[in-house]
Amino acid sequence: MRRDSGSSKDLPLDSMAASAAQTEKSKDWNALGRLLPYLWQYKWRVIAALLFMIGAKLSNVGVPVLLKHLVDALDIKSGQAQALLVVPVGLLVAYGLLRFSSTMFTELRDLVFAKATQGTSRAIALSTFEHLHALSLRFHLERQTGGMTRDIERGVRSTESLISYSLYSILPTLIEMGLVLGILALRFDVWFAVITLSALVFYIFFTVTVTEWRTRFRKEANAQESAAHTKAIDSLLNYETVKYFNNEKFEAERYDENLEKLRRVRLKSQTTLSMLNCGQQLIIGSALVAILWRATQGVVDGRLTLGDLVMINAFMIQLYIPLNFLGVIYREIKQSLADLDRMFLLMDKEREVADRPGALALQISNPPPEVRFENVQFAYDPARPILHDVSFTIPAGKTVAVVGPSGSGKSTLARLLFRFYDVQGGQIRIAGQDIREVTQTSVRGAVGIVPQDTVLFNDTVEYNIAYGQPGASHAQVVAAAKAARIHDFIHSTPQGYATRVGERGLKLSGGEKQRVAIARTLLKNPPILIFDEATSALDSANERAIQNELRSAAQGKTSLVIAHRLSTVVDAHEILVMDSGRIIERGTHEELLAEGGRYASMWNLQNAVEDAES
Ligand SMILES: Nc1ncnc2c1ncn2[C@@H]1O[C@H](COP(=O)(O)OP(=O)(O)OP(=O)(O)O)[C@@H](O)[C@H]1O
Repeated sequence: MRRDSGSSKDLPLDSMAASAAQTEKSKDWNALGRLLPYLWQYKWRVIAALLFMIGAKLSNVGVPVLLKHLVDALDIKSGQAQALLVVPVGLLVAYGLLRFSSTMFTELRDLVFAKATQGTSRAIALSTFEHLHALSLRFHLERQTGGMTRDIERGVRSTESLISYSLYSILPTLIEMGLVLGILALRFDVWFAVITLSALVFYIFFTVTVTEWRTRFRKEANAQESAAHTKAIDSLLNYETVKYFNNEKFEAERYDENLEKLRRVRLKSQTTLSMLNCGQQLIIGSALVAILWRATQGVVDGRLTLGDLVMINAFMIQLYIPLNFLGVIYREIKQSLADLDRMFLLMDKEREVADRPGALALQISNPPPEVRFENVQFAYDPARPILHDVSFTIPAGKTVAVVGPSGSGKSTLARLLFRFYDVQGGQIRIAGQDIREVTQTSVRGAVGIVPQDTVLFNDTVEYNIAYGQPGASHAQVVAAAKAARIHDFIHSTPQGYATRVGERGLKLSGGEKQRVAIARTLLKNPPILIFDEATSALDSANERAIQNELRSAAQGKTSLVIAHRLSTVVDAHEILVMDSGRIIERGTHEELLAEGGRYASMWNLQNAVEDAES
């Protein structure tokens, strides 16, 4: 069968595998290249650690040499035992000193380098965290928390293992190999060096090839582990929903599906590991036998002394031990590079909403500022426009209310004013400045929001309120709580302000959470306020009570109020009625009632329902 060439689909399998391996390699180098600048901040420590390492290896290689002299000094054949009293004492002391200095240099290396390793992984973890916070709301809505946190965790851990494996294992082993090969080649016949070197080359080739082949099982295991973790976290976060639908068994089965896949791929990984280990031992064992055979033959022929035999044997054992770990270390390094690459992938995610180069802070010379939406067009997904040509102005210090059916785009206005997304047409201006032209921090500093669904940090009530103004005093927190009418409730709980609110604030009722959110926004005290159905979780009595507080909080501020219950917005400067992303009516409460349109019928309907309820 003939095929056209050119498309990647038609590439022979070999060349596809080769190009995949090539991509893997360039990814590894890329990850290494990105790690080095972090490490290079500690260049003096790196250099000192390298010097200590060389010292340790020189001492290490010196030990078998001294051992040889010690054995030769015994000169058992001639039976001159008194020589022992003079020469070997010095050798014995030197032997002890060398052993000790090898350990001392190694410890010094670890000591000097620990700060660099820890500092590097800390810096990487911090930049990833900061980057994630800089990513858009869209990224955070789409992310899968469980899998992502695993990627970060593994990435940070891999930084430490990568540094320590290369500096503490690969480099020292290479140095030791070089020294031993040099001594063998210079002092004895070249065969010792040839056998040792060939075994090493063959060992490394075998280890690398088999490990490359095995990596796919490790990768698959990681993917399955992340998937299982993501499912478990998502399922636990939805604890209540699982209970509502009695779906514990369903959740367990879904989780177990992944666990089963994980088990299978881990078994494969274990079997291939055993194959690798056996192959490695075979190579090392054969080389050892060959070397010992040549050495004993040398002693028998009288070319080598007994001391030489002891020294060669000690060299081999010394080389053999770190070599034993080389396979594991190569695997770990490959794995660490893959993990690091996954973490750097997160770092590469583009910021959807970014500050323009040289953007200045928003200037509000005369607070509160005017807020203006001019012909705003917006879509979360280009295929589905949400806002069409929306224009309105909130004059400085006034309140504009937005009402309308669910899904008409009200909360989207709040998200755009907060610049969670950029508009696709038109402009949003605060004090005359387009919010895309100024820094996001300054815009968000000027706007306070009480959102529809409040999520709290898993900490104390005090921490959650003080979050509005980090560093706020207890008295300020209490004042804000009083203003949001939650102080009495907090005070009545056994632990007061130290009460913990549980994950996402689940230990508080919807209304209590909402009032904590109001308190922390009051504490932030920004010149622009957004209330997105801020009192929707409260009952009518509480809503009326807190409405007064909100009204007084909004005094002297520019406010956008998104409301469900129309009675809460009757005194707004202007009321906008939205439907399907368009403003279909606008005016004061009285004007809209007089118009007799959509607002008037919504008003009548709500009044009728309230009358029926009371
Ligand atoms: N992140 C998002 N990605 C895609 N579509 C979204 C996203 N957020 C909201 N939408 C869609 O945009 C539309 C407007 O949503 P918005 O939250 O602004 O409505 P709303 O008027 O505030 O509704 P409600 O009164 O129920 O809160 C809805 O149809 C919603 O499905």
